[in-house]
Amino acid sequence: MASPFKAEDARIPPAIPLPTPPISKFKIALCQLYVTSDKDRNVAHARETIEEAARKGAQLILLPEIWNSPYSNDSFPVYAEEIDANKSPSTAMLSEVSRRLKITIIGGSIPERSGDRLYNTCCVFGTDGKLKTKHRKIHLFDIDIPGQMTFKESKTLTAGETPTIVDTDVGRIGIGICYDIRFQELATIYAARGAHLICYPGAFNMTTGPLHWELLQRARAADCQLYVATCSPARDSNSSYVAWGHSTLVGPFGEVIATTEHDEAIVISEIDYSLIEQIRTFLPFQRQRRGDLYQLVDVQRLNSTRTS
Ligand SMILES: NC(=O)CC(=O)C(=O)O
Repeated sequence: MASPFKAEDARIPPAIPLPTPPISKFKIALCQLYVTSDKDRNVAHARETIEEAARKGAQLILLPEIWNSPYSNDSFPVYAEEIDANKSPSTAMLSEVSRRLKITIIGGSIPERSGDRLYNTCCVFGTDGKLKTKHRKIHLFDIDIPGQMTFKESKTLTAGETPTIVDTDVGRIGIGICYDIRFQELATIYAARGAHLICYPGAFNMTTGPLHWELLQRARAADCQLYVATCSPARDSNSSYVAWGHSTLVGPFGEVIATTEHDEAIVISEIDYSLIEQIRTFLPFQRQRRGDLYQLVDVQRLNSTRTS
């Protein structure tokens, strides 16, 4: 039977052309922070580190997943903050520092309380200090590798319901949190919506980190031909959840541009969005998909075009 789809219908709705970013070259800082059980200390330390990164010329700052609290189901309810109700000391700090230093901050993630629910939430601040958007981790980290790594975020957290892509002074950025990186459909949808960069605050661990952390970042970047940036907490071997570290920037050819080991570090590196167009011209597979054989549907965009 003939396929009802044409080859060019690779995605429904079709891909948006890459938008022209406000600037195409700038410095990003990945702040791999050491996280303690003292929230005030974590917030003050994040502020100092952001200030240092900005002094070194970074215009975009990425923080780690769960940087104001230990990464544990026992801690999430205790450290959670109400973001929408303006009762969040962590995001108040991010708002103040982004406005004062005129930088864009992808604020890693913190446990968010909303009514009787908790989320793992990333807040994005623009150069005016305003909260531009927030992303609630869509795919919760529920795994069980016997004797090695068992974690069940769904014990305390609720999954987010929407992919998040945002226009900033440093380009169009898609957001995912940690386990979200394992779902290539999300990254592909961000690429189809014109993202230049996908930021994944993440805390992989000593079991999955060595095998998958870099592999997945490079795969997302090479599949989508865009930049991928990750930021992990620094490793604390005494913690109940030991993070892998290795915050990394990957370019649109799938190449590691900058990385670090597991200690505290600020990884500063240049992003040049003109490379995206160049790579897509050299290797034009974005335009060679066989939409007559397979499809990826962006449900959110499809619904919004149907209702508008
Ligand atoms: N912590 C996570 O959300 C994900 C992770 O560690 C993994 O996928 O591995």
